Amino acid sequence: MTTLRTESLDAGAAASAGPRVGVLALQGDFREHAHVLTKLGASVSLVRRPAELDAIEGLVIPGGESTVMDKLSRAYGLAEPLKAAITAGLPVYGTCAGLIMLADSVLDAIAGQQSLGGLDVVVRRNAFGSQNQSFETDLDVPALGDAPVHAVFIRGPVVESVGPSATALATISDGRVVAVEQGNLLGTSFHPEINGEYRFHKYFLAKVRAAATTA
Ligand SMILES: NC(=O)CC[C@H](N)C(=O)O
Repeated sequence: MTTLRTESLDAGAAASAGPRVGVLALQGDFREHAHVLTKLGASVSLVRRPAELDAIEGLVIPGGESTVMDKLSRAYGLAEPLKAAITAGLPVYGTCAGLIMLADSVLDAIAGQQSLGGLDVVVRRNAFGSQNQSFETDLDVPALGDAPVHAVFIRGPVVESVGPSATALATISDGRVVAVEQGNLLGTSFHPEINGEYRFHKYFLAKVRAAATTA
């Protein structure tokens, strides 16, 4: 088993010279994302404070609980700087709760819940049922090549509608959208970070590299 050394990540002391990618570490499975990104050569740091956004070229918002991430991001003064960074073009990849945070509109939100926005989509929280209705399935994702993507759904959201600025990347067998992109933003209803499916992270790192070279 590989042990992730979050202490060194906290200190921003990643050894690699790859793209500098932050993982929002307020709540949720940020360690799993940090592990995947580190394996792919990114220079990973955990983000909990606004100033930590200055040092990164891309950000991952993990799975977890969007209601909690929303509350903590506002309590820590991160929500507004995050919105500004997204508007300024920071590449951001959100999985599950992270996709909810990136959606312009959220259905079945709790009272007062806010998202950061950026993705021109409407998502519905918990669209596939409760934790014990979690499931795995293979998805065609043409943007990632011919081999199917094995996708793990855990209380995930569905993308109920995709606005004109966003593009669907994958649908499940009943035709509902579960992966989207829009410029530098990427979102999936499922969790590639937990099952060794690295292609979404690679796809995201390509966005980060491209944005860094044009900045
Ligand atoms: N696995 C997940 O990230 C679940 C998301 C959760 N249902 C939410 O609303 O935030």
